[in-house]
Amino acid sequence: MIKIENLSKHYYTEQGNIEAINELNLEVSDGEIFGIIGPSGAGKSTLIRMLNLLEDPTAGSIMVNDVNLTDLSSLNLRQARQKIGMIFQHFNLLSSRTVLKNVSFPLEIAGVSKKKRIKKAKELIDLVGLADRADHYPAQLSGGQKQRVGIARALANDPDLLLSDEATSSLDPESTKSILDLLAKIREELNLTIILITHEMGVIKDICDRVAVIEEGRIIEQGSVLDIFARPKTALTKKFISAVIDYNLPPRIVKYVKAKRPGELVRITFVGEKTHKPYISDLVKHYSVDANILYGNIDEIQGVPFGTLILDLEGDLENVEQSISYLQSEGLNVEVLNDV
Ligand SMILES: Nc1ncnc2c1ncn2[C@@H]1O[C@H](COP(=O)(O)OP(=O)(O)OP(=O)(O)O)[C@@H](O)[C@H]1O
Repeated sequence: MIKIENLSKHYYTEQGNIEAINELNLEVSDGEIFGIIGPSGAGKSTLIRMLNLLEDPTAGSIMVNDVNLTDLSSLNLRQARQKIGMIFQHFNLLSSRTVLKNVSFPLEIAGVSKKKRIKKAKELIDLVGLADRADHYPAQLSGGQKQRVGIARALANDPDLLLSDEATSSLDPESTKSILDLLAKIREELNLTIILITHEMGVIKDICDRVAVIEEGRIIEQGSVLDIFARPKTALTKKFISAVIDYNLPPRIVKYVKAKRPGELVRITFVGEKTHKPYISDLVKHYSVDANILYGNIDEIQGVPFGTLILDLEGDLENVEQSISYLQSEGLNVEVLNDV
């Protein structure tokens, strides 16, 4: 378990005091993949770098498995760090070393014998699917392959926690997907906890269990990925989600909506088993309301169906209002599109 309490980082510069992280609190459970998303300058890198004390906090504590990292002597901190792996946007591989030697490098530093470290490095190279590239140099690898090496290297000391600093930001979509699949696989196989920072909601959607949205050094919203997608509260979260799930109505629908009386057009967000219930036929049968589907999409988050529908509800205003209440009472997120 990782418990961050009242964590702050202030940079004192000639231009003034920059409050990069402000009294931030966060808990991450063992085996979780936890995403932290925020815009540029929100404090993501500062936060993740503090989690292994690459950056010293100005105040607050970081407990990893009941050990407060900020209290450790430098020797104990070095040992604690071995149990925290990290992968980077630009891979940070040693260009003069082969894949095998890059992966075995942390073991060399930890004083592991040559035989043992070669055995371990080979196992990890196998795990990340690069068995046929062990003798290649980084320059001979694609971006996705370099990140696989970065992941294997980060796992060399059998960490409990893996930190990922924008690990897929410089990869194409296909390599991004294969790296995210690999992270999900190693979480399962090694029961790792993964904390990742990203500015891409697609990454959060694809592999995270929970997410925190960070702005100006503070968490403005957090929860399970499904909840955050289904019920985003802040404008920033909605903006991130709209990059993945298109909430923006096509112009022809905006025009149509504007011409309608308010209250007759609704956006419904469905999650999970709710997608299987016949709500629309219920409206027609029990509320004498015609429901015309104008727009919609259905996706999947963590294997759970998730979707939005925009309905044009036609009928007496009273019936329309009752049908909206019915949908809400069924736990659906219903938004009346008065203002598009
Ligand atoms: N070493 C430093 N000295 C002074 N200010 C810094 C330093 N590092 C970061 N900052 C400032 O702290 C704030 C947070 O920066 P940080 O790099 O953590 O944000 P970020 O969310 O990771 O941004 P990006 O997505 O652009 O990398 C910014 O205002 C940044 O300018």
